[in-house]
Amino acid sequence: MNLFVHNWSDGKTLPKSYIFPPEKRPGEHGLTLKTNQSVPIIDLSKAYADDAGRAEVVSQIMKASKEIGAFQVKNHGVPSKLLNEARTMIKEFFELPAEDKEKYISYSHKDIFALYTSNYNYFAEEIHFWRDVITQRCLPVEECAPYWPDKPAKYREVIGEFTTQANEVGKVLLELIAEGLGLERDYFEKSGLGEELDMNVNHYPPCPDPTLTLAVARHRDRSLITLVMQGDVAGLQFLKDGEWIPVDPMPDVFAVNLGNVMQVASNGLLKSGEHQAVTNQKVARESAAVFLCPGDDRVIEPAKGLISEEKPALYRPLQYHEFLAAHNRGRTHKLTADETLKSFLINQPTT
Ligand SMILES: O=C(O)CCC(=O)C(=O)O
Ligand SMILES: [Fe+2]
Repeated sequence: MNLFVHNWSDGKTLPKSYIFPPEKRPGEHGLTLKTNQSVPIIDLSKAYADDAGRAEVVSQIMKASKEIGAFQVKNHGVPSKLLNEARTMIKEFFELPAEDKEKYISYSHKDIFALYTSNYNYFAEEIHFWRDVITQRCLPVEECAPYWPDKPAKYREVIGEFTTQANEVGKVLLELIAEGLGLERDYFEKSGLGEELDMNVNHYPPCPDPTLTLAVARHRDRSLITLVMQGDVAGLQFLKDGEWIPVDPMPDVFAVNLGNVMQVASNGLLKSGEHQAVTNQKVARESAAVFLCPGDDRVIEPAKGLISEEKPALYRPLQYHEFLAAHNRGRTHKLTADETLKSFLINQPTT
C-alpha cells in the first residue's frame, strides 16, 4: 500500500488520522508565535583565529547549551555547494514515484537504510506525522553506502561526503564543549559517545492545514549531539522557558542540538534541547538530522570529572542499547520528553 504522504497527498485533503487533538497542535505556540528570542548563531571560524576567539566561541556554545540545548553554527567549513547537492539528492529521492521507493520500506530501526512514513510505530499510532522519512546508518561509508538508494545516481557519493563532513564539524563542536565543561579536549572522542553516525532525512510535503498537524512531535534526540541541515523553509522550533523559538532557515548554517546522551554525560550541566517541527502550506521542506551517537555497548554516565561530593552523579550508568530501549519505550508509552529523561535518573526504577 502506498503510504508515503508525498505520493498520496493532493495538497488539499487532510485525513482525520493526521489531525492532532487541540492540546497537541502547534497552535499559538507554534506557527503564529511572535517571539523576539532566537537560537544564537555562532561563527565557528573564530575558534581557529586565536585563543581569544576560541574562548569566545566556547563561552557562546556553553551559554546556549545551558539555556536551550541548541545553537546554530556558520562558517563551519562544509562547502555550500556540497550542502546544496545533498539537499538536491534528498529532494530527488523523495520525489521518485512510489514504485521506485517501495523496495526501501522498513519500519525497523535495526536496518542500515529504512524508509517509512510518520514514525517507526506508524501501524500502532493513532495520529500520524506529516512526513516521509529515512533513517540511515552512515559509518563506515563504504559498508553502509551499498544499502543506500541507487537512485538518484549520485545519492551515495554526495550523501557519503556530506555525512563525513558533517561528522567532522560535530567532532570539532564536541572538543569545544569538552573544553567548556573543563574536561580533556578529546574526552568525547576517547569515550566513544559520538562514534556512531546515524541520520534522519525528513521530507515534509506541503500540508493543507499546518495548524492541525505536526511534522515531528516535540522530542529530545537520543544522540550525544545532532547537526541539522535545512534549506530555506522554516519548520524547526526549540523550546526555551516554555516558549517555542523558531529557527530561521539559513541554508549554509547547521542548527545544532544536544541530545539526551550529552545531558547525562554532562551530569545535567548541559540541556538536551527539546524541539518539534511544524508543517507549512506552500512548499515542501526537507531536513537532514545527523546524529553522533555512542556505540551499542558504550556506557552512558556522567563524566567522572564532573562528579564531586557537592555534585553527585544525577544519572545512573546504562549501556547505550539499554538507554535506547528506555528512549523508545518513552516514545511508544507516550511519555513526555521530560519523563523519558527522568527515567535515566539515579533513583528511578528501570521500567
Ligand atoms: O525537520 C527538522 O528540522 C527536525 C527533525 C528532527 O528533529 C529529527 O529528525 O530528529
Ligand atoms: Fe530531533
